[in-house]
Formats: sequence, C-alpha cells, structure tokens
Amino acid sequence: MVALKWDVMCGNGTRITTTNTTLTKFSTIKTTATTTLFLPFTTSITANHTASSFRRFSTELLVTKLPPNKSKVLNSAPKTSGSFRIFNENSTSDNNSNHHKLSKEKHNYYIDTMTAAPKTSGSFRIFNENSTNDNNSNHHKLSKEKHNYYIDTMTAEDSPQINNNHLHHHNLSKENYSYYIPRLNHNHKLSKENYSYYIDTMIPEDSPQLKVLLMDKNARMPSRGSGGAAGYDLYSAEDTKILARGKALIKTGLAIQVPEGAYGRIAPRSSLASINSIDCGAGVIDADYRGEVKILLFNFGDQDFEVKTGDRIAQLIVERIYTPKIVRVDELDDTSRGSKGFGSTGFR
Ligand SMILES: O=c1ccn([C@H]2C[C@H](O)[C@@H](COP(=O)(O)OP(=O)(O)OP(=O)(O)O)O2)c(=O)[nH]1
Repeated sequence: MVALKWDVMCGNGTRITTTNTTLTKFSTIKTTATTTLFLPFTTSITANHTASSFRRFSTELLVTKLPPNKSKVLNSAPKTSGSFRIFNENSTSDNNSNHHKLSKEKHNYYIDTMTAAPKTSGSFRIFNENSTNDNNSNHHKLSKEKHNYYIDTMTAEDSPQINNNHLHHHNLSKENYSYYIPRLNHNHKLSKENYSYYIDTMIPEDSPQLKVLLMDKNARMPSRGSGGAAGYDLYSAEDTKILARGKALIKTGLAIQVPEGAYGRIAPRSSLASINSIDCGAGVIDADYRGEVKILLFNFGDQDFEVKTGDRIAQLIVERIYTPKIVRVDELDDTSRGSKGFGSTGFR
C-alpha cells in the first residue's frame, strides 16, 4: 500500500482522517475532523459512515472504489500538476495502475519529469530533441544518468521480470494447479513423457491453441523442453543428409494452424548451430498456410550432416504480429534517435 497524505471528504460530508500510519487490517485510527487519511492511490473511502464508526475497521471494509460523485479528493498528493491523469478525481479507470505501483522515490521523480510533459505517458514525443515545444525542455536538461533513471521510472515496479519462470502457473485452473504444485520439487525425476505432460500443465487452460495435424507416419508432435521454453522443437520426418556447405529442405510431416494474430517462426536450435554449424533459412509460416511445414537447413560446416527421423532439427516460435493498414505519408513522427543507428550510442 502506498502511504500518501490525502484529505478525503466522505459522501455524507464527513471529513475522514487518520493518524500518521499506513492502513492495515483492523487498525485503530483517530477520527477527528482534521486528521489525515492514508489511502492507496485510486481508492476512496466509503460513504455513509460516521466518523466514530471508523474506530476499528478492516481495509477491505473501508477502502473501496466509489463512483466519482460519491467521494471527493480535496487535496491531491504533493508535487502534482492538475492536468496529470492520476489525480483526476473523476477517473475510476485503472489506466494509471502502473504509476501507482512505483516506489515513493520513483513516484516523486516521475512526477517531476512529467511536469514538463503532462499526459504523454512515455510516448516518444517527449524525447524529441528537435522539437521546439517547451514541454521537452526539462527532460533535455537531464544528465545522461538521470535520463536513464527517468526512462526506468516508466517501468512499473511490479512489471514482469526477465527471470520470472513461474508466471504461468498463476493462470492455471485449480485442477492443473494442483497437478503442477506437487511436481515443482521433483520434476527432474519425471520420465520424459511425464515431463512433457508436466510442461503442458503450465500452459493456461484458456490459452490460444496451436493446432497440429500429423500428415505422415513419421511425424511427431512439436514439444517444449522446459516450462519457460519459447520454442516448440520440431522433429525430422525423414532420414537425410545435408552436404558440407550445402542445404536441404527437410520434412516435418506436420501441418499447423497458429492462433489468430500470430505467425510461426522457424528458428535454429542453438546446439546444432554452435556445434554443427547448422543454421535455418526462410522460416516464416503464414497463419493461412495449410501445407506441410518444411525446414530449410544450411550446413555451414566442412562435414556432411546426417539427419535421422525423429531428430529435433529446429524450433517453432509462435509470434504475435500486427498487420497494419499501409498509409503513405510525407513525414514520420520525430524521435530523439532520428536517423542515428549502427552504433550511434557507442559500444560501451
Ligand atoms: O521455412 C519455411 C518457410 C515457409 N514455409 C511454408 C509456410 C509458408 O506460409 C509458405 C510460404 O512461405 P513464404 O511466404 O516465406 O514464401 P514465398 O517465397 O513468399 O512463397 P509464397 O509466394 O507461396 O508466399 O511456405 C515452410 O514450410 N518453411
């Protein structure tokens, strides 16, 4: 809970206040007419209570969202500009939730930087160094270090972390969750077959589907090697050989249908690439393609490379895509990078 000072007017006209504490379940608070209530952002206080009824309370009871006309924030948090969205007293939207999760320090810093560019919420426009708009001046005066810090403040405190391997299991159905949890500690002891089943349970029930049609007796279902693996390994449906410095188009015996808004990308397996100099070419599987998926492999090595039926030869990554309408324009939005690239930010 973020502890910030708020003066709150209840729907019944009572001004509710607390002592200098963060609300916790069953806290005792002073309820004079002049004290200050600590509330999380975007929450408000329930109406129709007299001040004395707040002597003992639970946060669940007290801190509830109200329609805008039922409560009024008299004074917003310090250092805010009136136009800044999160302090819009009429807003019941959760759009600002990212901001609400910032630490107090980051919050203040963030607010300061926003003074120069209200309502931009991190669009590239505020970084436009070529702009003559004064809104950008504060930002441009930041040192490089502060600039980086500023950029970081735009990421919510609780945004997903790169090493969070267990995100998925929170989305599991109760049944699958029960299956998943007991196996957390001993999944290494599972047979390969059970391990695959275990990995599958980590995919939420309602996740989009990758439909797979086995067209050949040698075809095998794509499989993932671990719960966090991005790619589904693809298996060869034939014995073949890729000559040194040559290439081959290899059968998988599969046809697939990726979810709407996605395409399939065939990517190399790092082991084959690094050990055997086997790389993948082509690799775009269109959402409307219903033919057999084939894998184009290049052998950049000096040795012929044998492929056996059932070998994992590449991986399929299902990627979301945009298919935007193409619009011809005379100019593009400015950015601070502009046309700089190819190492313009240096190498260290
Ligand atoms: O590595 C690959 C690349 C493509 N395909 C299949 C799926 C894809 O949807 C289709 C067409 O591929 P792409 O559009 O890349 O090829 P193209 O040369 O543009 O052919 P087309 O004119 O048929 O679209 O071929 C594969 O099986 N493996």
